[in-house]
Amino acid sequence: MLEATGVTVAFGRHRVLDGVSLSVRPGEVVGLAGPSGCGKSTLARVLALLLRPSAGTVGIDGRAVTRWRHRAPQRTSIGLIFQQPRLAVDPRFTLLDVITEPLRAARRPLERATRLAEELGLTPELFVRRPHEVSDGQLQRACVARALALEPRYLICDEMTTMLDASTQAHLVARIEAYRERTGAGVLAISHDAELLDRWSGGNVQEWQPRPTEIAG
Ligand SMILES: Nc1ncnc2c1ncn2[C@@H]1O[C@H](COP(=O)(O)OP(=O)(O)OP(=O)(O)O)[C@@H](O)[C@H]1O
Repeated sequence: MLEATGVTVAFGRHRVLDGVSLSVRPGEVVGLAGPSGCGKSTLARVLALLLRPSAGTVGIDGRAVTRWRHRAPQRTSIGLIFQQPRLAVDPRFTLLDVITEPLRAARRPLERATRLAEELGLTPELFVRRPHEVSDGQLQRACVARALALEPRYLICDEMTTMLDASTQAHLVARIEAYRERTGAGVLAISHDAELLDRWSGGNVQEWQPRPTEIAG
């Protein structure tokens, strides 16, 4: 299980998350909805071990996380797909470089990347293009392939399809569902699209309310 318990995050005097708990079991899809600014992406970053909370704990399959960011040995257990792929990739990389990045970092064979790219609907002529030479949908397909490259136990999809057309959205969700069914991975799907979340998670949706808290003093 991927589990946040009592997580608190503050930026300066603005407490964005205040003792939040959320869990995702293996094989489960959990939807997370809520208005802009209520802290969904902040929780996504905590659960992906990119941001250390000021209080609370994160556990992955029963092991408490004690190290964060690049020092976290458990970080390859979590795949994170961001809302804006252009902010999530190195602009100098080709699409194939984007997909192979985690494999290279983990010193794993790179062959898998080509198959993943094809499964995500990328044709070979796109492999050598750079982000400014492809559409948002094509770039997001590469980012989904990158997130799946190390076969994470949990996937966090943070507004993954917000800026994409309906058919690209349906294709990406179907690929992630196929991955979940094959591997038993757990999925946290964050979106403003209540209908999408409801369909994807079978009604397993948490609806957050904004709770902005200024820290006194
Ligand atoms: N690094 C940061 N420094 C300062 N404030 C931040 C930082 N990251 C996020 N915030 C603030 O934290 C709050 C929550 O942001 P977050 O991105 O988690 O919200 P969200 O619910 O994902 O919103 P959206 O649905 O618009 O993506 C916002 O007020 C945001 O401005």
